[in-house]
Amino acid sequence: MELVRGLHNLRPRHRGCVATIGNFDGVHAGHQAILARLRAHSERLGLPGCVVIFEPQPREYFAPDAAPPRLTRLREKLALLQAQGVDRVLCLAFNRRLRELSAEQFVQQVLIDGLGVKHLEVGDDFRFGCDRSGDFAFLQSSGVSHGFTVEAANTVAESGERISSTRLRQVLGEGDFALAERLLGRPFSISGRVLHGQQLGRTIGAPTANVQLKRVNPPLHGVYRVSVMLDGELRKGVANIGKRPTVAGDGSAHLEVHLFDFAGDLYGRRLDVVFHEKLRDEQRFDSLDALQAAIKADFAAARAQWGL
Ligand SMILES: Cc1cc2nc3c(=O)[nH]c(=O)nc-3n(C[C@H](O)[C@H](O)[C@H](O)COP(=O)(O)O)c2cc1C
Ligand SMILES: Nc1ncnc2c1ncn2[C@@H]1O[C@H](COP(=O)(O)OP(=O)(O)OP(=O)(O)O)[C@@H](O)[C@H]1O
Repeated sequence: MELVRGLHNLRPRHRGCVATIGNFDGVHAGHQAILARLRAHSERLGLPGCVVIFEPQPREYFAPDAAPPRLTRLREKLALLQAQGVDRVLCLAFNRRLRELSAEQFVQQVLIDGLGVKHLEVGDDFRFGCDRSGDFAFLQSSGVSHGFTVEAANTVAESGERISSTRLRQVLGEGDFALAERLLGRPFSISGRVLHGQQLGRTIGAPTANVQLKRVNPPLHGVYRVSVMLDGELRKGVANIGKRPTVAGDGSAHLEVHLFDFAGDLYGRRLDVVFHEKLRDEQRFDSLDALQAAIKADFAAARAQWGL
């Protein structure tokens, strides 16, 4: 899969493709249905399938502090899109210039001049352009004049409710990991590289791997029962996602994972942490002793659930 960052990096050889546009945060089952349609049209026309995404996502640009948490950081999203058979991703910086493009300008500059789109696949509720003025009807009439076809994919629902990134954030917030798995078509996980921590964990009997979140607001907070595949073996453990109020952290959220019965070195490795169950909220304890006792109880609860 090829990643093109910004319109200015598109070359003449990139012209001629089938495309879809959106945030694709989480690459959930609704997105996967759109991507399956994209693949079908790509094969039919013998053209590469291209996904246009934005970084930051529009709501993160408009309201950085009020934006919803991310289900997938860019790297995770790209890996999932690749696994869905996407040939190319055009990642556009969402900035003032982009937000001010009218729907017509967006079609002309991105879809026609940039990508030479022959077929566009969108969800039935898709809107774009300055003030979200572009919609499916607008795209269809643009298609007629510019020579591309447009298809609105049917809504994918679960239990009668549309699958969306917003719904997934709610479901994860409620700790319903079984439902999250149905909406995602895979278990929910967060992946990242293991960084060096403050080495305090081992002194309180809880050595942890610190998974880098790159200051992105995660959709989960608290203590969870988790698992990680390591060198072909399923390792079971617990994780804390939070700001570690007891030890006065750096103000940003951390993901720390303790794997049971494991003593290997994980520094620098990339872990994909799968979440199974919420055990409790993160708390501010009055002492390290109290924190240590709580973590010990978390370990016992998780071990019991895992049957260890
Ligand atoms: C299972 C588990 C539960 C945790 N719960 C809390 C908590 O409720 N409150 C808190 O401030 N920190 C909590 N922590 C984070 C610890 O403060 C942190 O792991 C410890 O400070 C070690 O940090 P270090 O690995 O950077 O040295 C928890 C960690 C684990 C592994
Ligand atoms: N359940 C679904 N069924 C069909 N199409 C969908 C579904 N969810 C999203 N899409 C389509 O996939 C594309 C990308 O969607 P996008 O990530 O922007 O929205 P979303 O998943 O609904 O998230 P949000 O909850 O933030 O609105 C859009 O064309 C959208 O209409």
